[in-house]
Amino acid sequence: MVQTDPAPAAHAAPQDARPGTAPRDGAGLAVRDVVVRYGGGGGRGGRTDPGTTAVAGVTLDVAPGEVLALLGPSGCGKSSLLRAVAGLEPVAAGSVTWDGRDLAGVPVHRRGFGLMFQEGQLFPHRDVAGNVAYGIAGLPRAERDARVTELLDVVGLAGYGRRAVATLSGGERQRVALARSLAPRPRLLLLDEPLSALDRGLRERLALDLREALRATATTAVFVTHDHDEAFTVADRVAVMDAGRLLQVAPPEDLWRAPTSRRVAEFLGYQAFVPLPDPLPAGLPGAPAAPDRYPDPTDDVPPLLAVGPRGLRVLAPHDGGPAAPDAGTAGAVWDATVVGSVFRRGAVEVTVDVALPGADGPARLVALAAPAGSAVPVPGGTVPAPGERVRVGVDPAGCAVVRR
Ligand SMILES: Nc1ncnc2c1ncn2[C@@H]1O[C@H](COP(=O)(O)OP(=O)(O)OP(=O)(O)O)[C@@H](O)[C@H]1O
Repeated sequence: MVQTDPAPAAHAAPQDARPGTAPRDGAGLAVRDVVVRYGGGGGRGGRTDPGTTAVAGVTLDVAPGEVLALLGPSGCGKSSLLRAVAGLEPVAAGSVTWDGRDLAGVPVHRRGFGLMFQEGQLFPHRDVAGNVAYGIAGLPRAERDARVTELLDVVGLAGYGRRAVATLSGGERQRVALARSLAPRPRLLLLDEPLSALDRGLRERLALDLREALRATATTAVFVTHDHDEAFTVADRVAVMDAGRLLQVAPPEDLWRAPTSRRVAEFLGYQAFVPLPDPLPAGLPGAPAAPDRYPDPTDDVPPLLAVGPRGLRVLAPHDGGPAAPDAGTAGAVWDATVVGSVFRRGAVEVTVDVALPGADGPARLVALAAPAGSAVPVPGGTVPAPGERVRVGVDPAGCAVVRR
């Protein structure tokens, strides 16, 4: 792999109030109020079939050099939006522009965009170099060869040029497909779940490599995925979609720290939601970080504490004693019963049943058996046993405050 360029400035750009748009000068991709529909029209008996609205009015900008991930559950409209940008799907309403020029009526092959899909669909009769060179056949030979060599290096396949594609692993094939789509220097690369056919470990490695390759070539890209880890690894900004709409667009850290709704937080893997009293208890996230969101005078219901996958700690000593006097939501210390524990990713994760305030029954959550900031995995030197009563406390660093 080659050195990566520094992250583009768009990474740190402050957010515009309108989801999806960032401050910019009109360069790059602008999607405005785009609607994509399938089917529809006249039905039997004079009834009108409304069809399916896959994208229900999306507004989004991608600045030159920026990598944007479209993240959302299956069927939320990610691919439809990507296909509309590519020109593969007609836009029922709204507009797609590049550098201010409306692309309505511009066919796929004249948009200057590259496409890469889940299955790279390499040409089996060409070797690796022949596949990479496919889109740059018009270049003089020396230039073409140099570009192929450069790109094989970028995707970590230096020296693979003469290999037959049938001899490649799944991950190597996707690397070749990436090199092929980068070769013509597309002004925008559209990637639809390019890693989802690969197994988990390979996906994680390739996501990092994909990020490096896009940075190294300063490629502007829109990357569709349903995996938040992948989106966070690859993208400068992540656009969360649900039911055809954009819920939130933000750099990964901001999205994680301050999801704007419960739906976004759920989709990012936050494990529990607890009603918070007004005012917000000191020490919990949200109050100083997002004073505009909490308390919101227009909300007539209190916000929720979203407990992240590592937002709970087993408190030491876990002696089974009663919870602290400030137990409950405000103190964010709760009684729990241990279900089991496992050592994962450098920490002991204890599964606990917790009686959360305001909940009907116990919630099964994961708490780390280590005090915040400690490298020692187990408080008190032992892992609490199944059935043991413990107290768990909220680690503000692993939680967020969200609207219902
Ligand atoms: N060609 C089509 N004809 C009719 N409906 C379609 C068509 N393509 C997609 N849809 C519908 O549009 C909605 C959005 O689909 P889309 O493929 O864009 O979602 P997605 O978020 O990319 O999903 P996935 O992650 O499963 O690929 C879904 O309800 C889907 O069934």
